[in-house]
Amino acid sequence: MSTFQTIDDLPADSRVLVRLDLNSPIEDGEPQDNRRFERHARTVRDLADAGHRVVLMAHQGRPGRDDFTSLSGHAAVLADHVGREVDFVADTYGEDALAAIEALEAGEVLLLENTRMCDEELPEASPAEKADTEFVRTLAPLFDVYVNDAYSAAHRKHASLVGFPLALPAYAGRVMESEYEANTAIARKEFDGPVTMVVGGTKATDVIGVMDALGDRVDRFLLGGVAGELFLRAAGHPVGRDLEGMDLFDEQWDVNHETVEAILEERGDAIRLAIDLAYEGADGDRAEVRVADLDEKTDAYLDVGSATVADYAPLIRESDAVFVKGALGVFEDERFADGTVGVLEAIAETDCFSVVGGGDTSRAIEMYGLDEDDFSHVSIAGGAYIRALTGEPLPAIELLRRADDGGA
Ligand SMILES: Nc1ncnc2c1ncn2[C@@H]1O[C@H](COP(=O)(O)OP(=O)(O)O)[C@@H](O)[C@H]1O
Ligand SMILES: O=C(OP(=O)(O)O)[C@H](O)COP(=O)(O)O
Repeated sequence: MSTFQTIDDLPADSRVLVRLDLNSPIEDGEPQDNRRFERHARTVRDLADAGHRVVLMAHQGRPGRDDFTSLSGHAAVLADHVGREVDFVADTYGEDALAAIEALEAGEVLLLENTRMCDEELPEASPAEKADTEFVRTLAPLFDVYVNDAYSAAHRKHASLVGFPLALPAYAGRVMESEYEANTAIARKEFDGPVTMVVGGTKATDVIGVMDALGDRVDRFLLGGVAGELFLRAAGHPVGRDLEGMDLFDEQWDVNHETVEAILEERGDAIRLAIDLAYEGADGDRAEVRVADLDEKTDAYLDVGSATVADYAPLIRESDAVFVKGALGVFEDERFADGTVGVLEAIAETDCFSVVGGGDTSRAIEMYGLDEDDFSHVSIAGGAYIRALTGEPLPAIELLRRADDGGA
């Protein structure tokens, strides 16, 4: 028996409320196509083909961040992948949303506005508190069932993820099933040789706590991105802080510096830090500086340098397993892709077991002509997948499992 009830178990002609994760890179206000659309499209298509009325919820960015936008552009990208029209209503649970939901016919698909535009979505709270919000209490009665397909957001205790499964019978979508199975199997795997984790990206808070919880399961961590700079700061270098107008380092330093210092103290031998960093030189080209030569941070560091790539690549080649969470630099800009691509190429060249995770990071595979088949698993989840490696339960998934056991 499956761990979850799945969309194959739905009663016929259901009114289905589905949580997807369409959180995507935004360029010029538009969502950039990525694996999340392609993978979730299968769930949406299967539900619509079965004749259900399908209402989709998803989030984009966080209030205050540049990538916090409406989902109007997401509907068109998703429609291309589903091969069906996806209507959009610029409302979460107000009159316009309710009217659009009521008007839906069998087999039609409607995307609601960014769940994070609803004040009750974000503050993390218990499922019972989230189920008691206006948001959940208003929408739930319009549906027969709730489907969670957002594995990659399952580490968040937000209303759309943990509130609805208490209010409606809850099912797992196709992505939820496949990512759960893959990541649970990976978490149980034993490896004979060294296990390496490449840690980068911008969400340092997500990865640093997990690095601590992974303990001896990972033999060495190769760092870059924002987390890498925070570790360099803890090691006494003048980096890992915000320059004017930046909002990447100082807050995450305040939250994490004790953990970072403790990890360095207890597992310093397992931590490999950048020995050089890349930035935009005066002529607009990529320039590099050795970390040991830095007296102060005057530039934004946008990648690890070439000496760091040369240091990390052999360590990857001799690994039995490599897990990647987060890019080592701003790979979307070709000048700053060397770290991320260098690491991915080293993985692709070897036959180690490998997982590349993260909605943003996994895009580097197709952007730079790498072959997805050279990696054991490319996950559309970032924070959720590395948390799964610790064996720690993900709150939104626990609620689906409980539903399978006969309700919470
Ligand atoms: N030094 C850096 N400064 C700013 N952004 C960075 C840096 N290094 C990596 N990034 C960005 O991190 C993003 C991926 O990080 P994150 O959102 O944490 O991971 P994911 O979505 O893949 O789980 C990439 O889009 C990349 O541009
Ligand atoms: O993109 C996501 O996570 P990821 O960057 O860890 O892959 C999820 O949509 C969660 O988004 P959040 O980290 O803003 O809560």
